[in-house]
Amino acid sequence: MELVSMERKKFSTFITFWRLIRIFGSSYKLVLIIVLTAILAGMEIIISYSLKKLLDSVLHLDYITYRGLILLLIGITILQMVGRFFRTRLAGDYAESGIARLRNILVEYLIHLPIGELEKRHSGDLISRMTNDLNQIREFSTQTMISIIYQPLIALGAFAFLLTLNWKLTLITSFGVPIIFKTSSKLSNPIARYTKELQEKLALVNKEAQDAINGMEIVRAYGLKQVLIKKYNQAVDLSIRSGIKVVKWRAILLAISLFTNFSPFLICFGFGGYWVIKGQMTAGGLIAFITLLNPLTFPISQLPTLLGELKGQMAAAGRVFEILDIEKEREVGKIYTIQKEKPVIVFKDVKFSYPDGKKVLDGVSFEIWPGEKVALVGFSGSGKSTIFKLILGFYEDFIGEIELFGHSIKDWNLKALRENISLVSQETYLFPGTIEDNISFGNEKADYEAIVAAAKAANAHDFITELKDGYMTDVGEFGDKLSGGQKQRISIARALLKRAPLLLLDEATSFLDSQSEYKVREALNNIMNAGITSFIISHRLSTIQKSDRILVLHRGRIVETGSHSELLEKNGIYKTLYLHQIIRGLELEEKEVVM
Ligand SMILES: Nc1ncnc2c1ncn2[C@@H]1O[C@H](COP(=O)(O)OP(=O)(O)OP(=O)(O)O)[C@@H](O)[C@H]1O
Repeated sequence: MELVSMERKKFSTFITFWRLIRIFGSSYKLVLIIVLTAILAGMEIIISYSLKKLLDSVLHLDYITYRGLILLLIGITILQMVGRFFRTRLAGDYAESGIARLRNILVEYLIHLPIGELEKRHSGDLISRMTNDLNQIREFSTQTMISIIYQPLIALGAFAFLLTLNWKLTLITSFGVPIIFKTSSKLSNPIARYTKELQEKLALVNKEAQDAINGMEIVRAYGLKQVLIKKYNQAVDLSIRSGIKVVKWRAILLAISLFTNFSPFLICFGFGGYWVIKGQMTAGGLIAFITLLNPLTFPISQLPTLLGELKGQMAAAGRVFEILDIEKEREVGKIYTIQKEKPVIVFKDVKFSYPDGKKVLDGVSFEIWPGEKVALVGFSGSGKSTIFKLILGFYEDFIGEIELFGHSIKDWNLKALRENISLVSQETYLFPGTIEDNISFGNEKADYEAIVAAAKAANAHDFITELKDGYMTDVGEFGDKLSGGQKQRISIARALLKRAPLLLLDEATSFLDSQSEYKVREALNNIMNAGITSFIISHRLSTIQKSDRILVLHRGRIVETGSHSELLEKNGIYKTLYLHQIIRGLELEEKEVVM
């Protein structure tokens, strides 16, 4: 196993390269780019050869050959210009469409990742992989990829041609190439390592910036600007340090490049000059050889830098593939029709721990029947939201049995299951877009009348129509342009529009002003009275009293069940919750509310 992973590591640059090429697809474009590059490399060789011949013709005062060669060089230069134009366009096209394809795959992948996997990562890190790391891939596909095709082709062409001129001198001059290749390859490994480190540090910078922006209000209110700036600067410092390491190794490879550019000439002069002195070679032959040496030495001199860039870019691409290597959320499963006579939710001795090992549920059992309104209460952190996450199939590695609408959740197709569930979560998330868009996410087929009806039932219609653009009002990022109560009512409208047979409602813990509180409460009453099964994480006595049953979650188990008065009489956990204000007895009389 270890051996396999070592082998994988050894070939990681090649494997990542291959995976990229497969994602980029359009193999005909790639073939065209390679063919064009080969033709351009061939032209480069012809130009070098013609220059040598041109020199000969000048020395021999051969005007006809001279004129012919000048015309040939002009023709080839024009062809080269045209060829380069098409190759650059084609390569750009190939790179941009490849990057777009990769970005689409990534977004599609992120949407299908299990929630547990997303919760493990900071969104700043994910965004960094989709921006900074993708930029490295863009550099690879627009520049490095062309060079790694072009340079070796020129070198090979020049090598073959030089062999025909003087095979001995060619072999001696090229003797160092494998050593240069091996050394450069070894020296470029740290670049891969430090580029990966740099990309990770840039992700950290992204994360700190994102945290600062998201928490801007708290930052200002608590005077945390300096703390955040310090954290941000620390992240920037770390990224600079990694960046300097990358630059240092690049500089080393650049220095080697200069040496590798010069050394073949030195070798050539050393041996060739000696042979000329000994009369084993003509001076003209040596000059011709040296003229044609450049197309061989230049690609060799580029090798160290090129390998460094390639490995660095592949390391960044590797970070993108780390996301694509995570197993997607299960897509298989049966699509059942809902049977009214079966319980909607059944938990049988469910035990669950989060991936970090935190044990939350320790044998939870309960049943909820169609049409019931059940409240779930418990201390903060007792696992109420975790139960919702399990019902929605966000985590599947629990022990025990969870049945929804009469079937084990593990048999359900998760997408089909979720179509039968409406969720109003504690933190109301609104997408950037209009109010109408945000409500219609509940049911994209719903027409305008249905959207308005849902908004009316959610007590949102009046405030929406008072806005300048009504239903077309842009809610801003995270719905920032609306108040907490307004956002909640829009999310309730969204849930009502969905008309799913099961409603999961996580009642917000935050206090709203009395008017908003009243309006939200009324909206909740409407939703609870809509005849659907509702399971509500509740903190308000008003909601609890309207429920048919209360489940009390404590230390990972349902410890009490009954109505408000029954549970108070029991003098148990529920009463403690009530006395600790976890259940807020705050009752608003309608007359108190200024309408
Ligand atoms: N993704 C997670 N990874 C690890 N632990 C988690 C995760 N989500 C929640 N927890 C932990 O699991 C426990 C139960 O959390 P949960 O959110 O279910 O509680 P809750 O009863 O809904 O709390 P509250 O009433 O405050 O919303 C808590 O101790 C919490 O720290």
